[in-house]
Amino acid sequence: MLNTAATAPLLQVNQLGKQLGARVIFRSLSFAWAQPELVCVRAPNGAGKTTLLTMLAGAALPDAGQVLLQGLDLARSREQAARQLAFVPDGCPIYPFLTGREWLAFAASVHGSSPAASDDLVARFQITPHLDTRFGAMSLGTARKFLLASALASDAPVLIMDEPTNGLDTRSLAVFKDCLDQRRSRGLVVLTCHDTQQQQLLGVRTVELADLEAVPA
Ligand SMILES: Nc1ncnc2c1ncn2[C@@H]1O[C@H](COP(=O)(O)OP(=O)(O)OP(=O)(O)O)[C@@H](O)[C@H]1O
Repeated sequence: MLNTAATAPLLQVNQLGKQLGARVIFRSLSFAWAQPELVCVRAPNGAGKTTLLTMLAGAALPDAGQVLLQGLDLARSREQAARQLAFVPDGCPIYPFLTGREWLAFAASVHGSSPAASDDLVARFQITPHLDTRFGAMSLGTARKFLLASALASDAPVLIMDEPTNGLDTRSLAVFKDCLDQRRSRGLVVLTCHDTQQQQLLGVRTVELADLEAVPA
């Protein structure tokens, strides 16, 4: 989990640049989140939240700049840095032939999660009956619960979650909130969520993407 001896910020971004097609999404984005907390990045549709979170998680490369996790450069020390984080991407970009059980085993092998933590979340999200269902045959809501369970079971100090509450039923939302409450003093959680009521319910600190972009690089 959190390396309390480490002095480097949990997550730091230096002069990040990204262009998609003809559009410059980020010119030179720099910021740091040093302490354990829950942060919700807010911006209008199409502003670049998914693009940012994908780069923070190392799932997409920036055109310029660095992402550092506890001082580890995500591009240069890729494996070591990537083990510092768990990522719930938008949608469900998982091989359709994998079962829920196979996905959880893979995620646990990356993060060294305890089987007990994973089993507990599977039970609480009520996805036990789907453990041997392939992702291609799951509803999106069920598939998302497997992604949430694998990330929340991990001991990674940084969690990055794109729209984690999308499609969650009321009971699962309560489980998710409970999990975040347990993590808020132990690590950094960066998420997006369009619903202001859910932002309040989860008790996140909201950060406007436009304000991050306004910080001089
Ligand atoms: N492959 C691509 N080529 C060109 N433009 C792209 C490409 N992928 C995304 N974009 C554009 O990049 C911008 C940022 O997209 P992104 O998905 O990061 O926004 P977002 O803030 O997450 O939006 P939403 O709130 O709708 O999820 C959008 O304007 C989108 O149209």
